[in-house]
Amino acid sequence: MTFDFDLFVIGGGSGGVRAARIAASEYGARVGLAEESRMGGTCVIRGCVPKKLMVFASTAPLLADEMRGYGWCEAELGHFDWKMFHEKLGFELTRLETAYTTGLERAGVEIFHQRAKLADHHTVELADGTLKTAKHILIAVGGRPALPGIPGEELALISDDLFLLDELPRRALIIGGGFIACEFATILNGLGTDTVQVYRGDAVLRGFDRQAREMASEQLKAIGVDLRLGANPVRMEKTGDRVRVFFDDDSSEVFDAVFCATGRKPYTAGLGLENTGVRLTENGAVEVDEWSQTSVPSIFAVGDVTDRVNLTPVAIREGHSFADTVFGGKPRKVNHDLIASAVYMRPHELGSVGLTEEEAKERGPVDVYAALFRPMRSAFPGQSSRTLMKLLVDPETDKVLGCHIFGPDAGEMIQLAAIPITMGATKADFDATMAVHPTAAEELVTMRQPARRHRPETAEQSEMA
Ligand SMILES: Cc1cc2nc3c(=O)[nH]c(=O)nc-3n(C[C@H](O)[C@H](O)[C@H](O)COP(=O)(O)OP(=O)(O)OC[C@H]3O[C@@H](n4cnc5c(N)ncnc54)[C@H](O)[C@@H]3O)c2cc1C
Ligand SMILES: NC(=O)c1ccc[n+]([C@@H]2O[C@H](COP(=O)([O-])OP(=O)(O)OC[C@H]3O[C@@H](n4cnc5c(N)ncnc54)[C@H](O)[C@@H]3O)[C@@H](O)[C@H]2O)c1
Repeated sequence: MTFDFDLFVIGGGSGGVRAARIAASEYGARVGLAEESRMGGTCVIRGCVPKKLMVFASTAPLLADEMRGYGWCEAELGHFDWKMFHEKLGFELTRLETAYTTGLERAGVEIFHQRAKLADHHTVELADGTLKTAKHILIAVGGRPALPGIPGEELALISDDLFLLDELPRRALIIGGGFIACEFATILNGLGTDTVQVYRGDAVLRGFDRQAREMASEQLKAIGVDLRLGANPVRMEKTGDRVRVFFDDDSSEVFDAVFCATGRKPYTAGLGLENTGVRLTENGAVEVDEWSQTSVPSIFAVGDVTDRVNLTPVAIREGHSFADTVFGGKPRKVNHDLIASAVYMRPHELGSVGLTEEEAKERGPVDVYAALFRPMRSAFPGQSSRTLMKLLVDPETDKVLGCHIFGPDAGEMIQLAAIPITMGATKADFDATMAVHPTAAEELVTMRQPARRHRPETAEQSEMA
């Protein structure tokens, strides 16, 4: 049987673009790709990139405060011009979108700027009714924000909307305690919005190391976010051009904008999966094996739609490995263990790789090396923010099982710490590394004694001096 393409990719985001480009440019495959919105997907257009630029912009009040402590006694913030920033952001995203499109075109990928769905195991139907056949189909459609399921939630905004605002809200509510909620609370607060964040748990960033979660919760409060833990919105209603939110303690408050950052779900609705027999998991993700192959052999899936680890570098690696395996004759699986990540809060970020202290305790004996200190940079101007560096070490093998950093530029630091940890480094390897002085990161190679030892078999924990 002859096909129009060797590969048809649905979705021009992180995973889809990488797979299409590698299959076409490195392995000479005939590739088609459909994108219903802007090329580049969530990360480039409404995720990592605009978010990080906004985090940079939102740092100004903290910097001014810090610099006053360094002798710039009159350092004051002027006016933040959202319109100027927003226009510039628009140009930058268009530049990136163009670069993604050009990269694909240069690789020989045929792009269809429209929605696509599956018609059968080898056929894709485009929104204009055209049918395209392909030997292999890659589903790379990503995810969409999930709403909390409360009455009136249609009045709320989602993360995509932050990047489209004509003006910044004077008073905003953010619902959630995950990556997006904490980053958005930091951004809005830093840009001058009176920001309330409600989270149902007792510390933000569930799933991260408990000590770091507590520091993150404290930091949000310290920078001025009105963080309310154990709080749940139950209903919303419109009041003029604002939104009244009712909470489970019978209180209610009015906001100019309410953002739901209550998770994301795989975007499989209307994708025609029923025409193929591609199986879904219980959470509605496309079920794949270790090769990203679905229950239908000609159909593969990568990225957020498979709900494995929903991060850009993971989607890219999955897309690349798929292309190497299927078109390059180089079978490559993706290792989903030990994936580092960072939450871009201010002034301190949270960087994390490997097991948390709680997970390590659960797994077996663990020595906890932890340094909690006021870094030189913030101690001098008299700021109270503290940095945490934590290494979790298996006392039997000396292997470093996890690393957690809460501090300035923790995202940059954890990227580097992730290299030796991925290679299987021991605590002795860290200790053998000469420190770079004076840095905050030098603590990672100078922690001599464990702060705690957990020995689960005896349920004993010893606190060291
Ligand atoms: C606010 C926010 C901030 C984030 N920040 C970070 C971060 O700092 N670091 C990080 O690693 N990750 C971050 N992420 C996560 C990251 O963006 C995703 O993990 C990543 O984009 C997933 O890539 P993907 O290829 O699976 O999907 P996507 O990038 O979502 O791409 C899917 C594409 O498919 C298109 N599409 C969907 N259905 C169809 C269809 N039927 N036909 C045609 N096209 C279709 C969509 O329009 C989209 O362009 C963030 C996410 C959000 C929402
Ligand atoms: N810096 C980064 O790498 C980065 C940044 C943003 C997003 N992301 C990726 O995108 C994913 C999605 O981000 P996210 O913040 O939306 O998801 P998340 O899973 O990190 O957080 C969702 C939050 O919403 C809360 N929640 C869920 N349902 C709720 C309900 N009904 N009512 C009240 N609260 C509810 C959860 O308790 C949690 O705090 C992340 O898991 C991550 O993989 C990564």
